Amino acid sequence: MASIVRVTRSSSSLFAFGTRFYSTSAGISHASPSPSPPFLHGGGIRRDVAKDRNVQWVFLGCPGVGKGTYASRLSSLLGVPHIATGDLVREELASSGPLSQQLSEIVNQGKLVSDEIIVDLLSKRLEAGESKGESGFILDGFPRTMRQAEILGDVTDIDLVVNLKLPEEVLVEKCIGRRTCNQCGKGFNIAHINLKGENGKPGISMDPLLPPPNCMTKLITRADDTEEVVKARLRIYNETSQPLEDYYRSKGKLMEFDLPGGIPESWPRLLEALRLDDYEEKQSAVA
Ligand SMILES: Nc1ncnc2c1ncn2[C@@H]1O[C@H](COP(=O)(O)OP(=O)(O)O)[C@@H](O)[C@H]1O
Repeated sequence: MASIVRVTRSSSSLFAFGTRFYSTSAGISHASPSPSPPFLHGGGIRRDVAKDRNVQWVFLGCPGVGKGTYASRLSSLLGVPHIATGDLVREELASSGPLSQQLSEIVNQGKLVSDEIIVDLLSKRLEAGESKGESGFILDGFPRTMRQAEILGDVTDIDLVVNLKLPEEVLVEKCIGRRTCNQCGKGFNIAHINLKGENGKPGISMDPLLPPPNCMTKLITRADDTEEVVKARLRIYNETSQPLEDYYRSKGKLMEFDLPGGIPESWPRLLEALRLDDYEEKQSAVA
């Protein structure tokens, strides 16, 4: 069973991931901050030769920004698991286990789940993945607090933190427009975004991502994607994200990325920023 190990450090005690995750990470040396980010050395991005392991990336960004969309695409491209703590919370909710009542109250108010619960869920997910031979990860929605970031930093070495950004007006519309097919699990968005540029800021437009006809009748909306709850989540995100961004920036690991539009415009630009543009071409040539 996954364990949360309490590590006592001077006066403060930290939660830490299970022992198997510790052992996975034990041999990994910590990259030192450098002006030229260590993750962007051409050619070796999937398997970091220096560390002999797959990428360990984190996606930060407001609710609705598209962390799940881009993290999932990169996970398929790089062959590493995409682990979204929001999905872990929703799975726990759906399981009607002992935590589900408590979690549903927290999530439906747009509040954050406790660090202890979220670390436990993530720890179990990583252990299960490791036993299946998974290596590397793209984390989406974790860490959300400084405490989570410290715990993560204690047990493993994060190579890169991608901070996705969109104007606030767009985020509410995008969250409210989100839909998931309850049969195939794919995500869609019915929002038409057309934000005019002003005060030197570029406009932004995004076409809806509509489901195919066979998903159309099976679409569900997340219970926490109502306007009121989305606004609460955005407020909480804005209150908690600054220290996290500063923390990773000071380590030379933060890559800021302003999304220029929807997936067709943003995906190639993101690959370029990650120096993965020719990687995608090579992968499709091999396939
Ligand atoms: N790292 C985390 N720490 C605390 N709570 C979390 C974390 N990740 C997810 N949650 C909980 O799960 C909910 C859904 O998460 P997520 O799908 O990431 O939503 P969002 O679109 O708000 O980023 C959050 O509102 C929060 O209650």
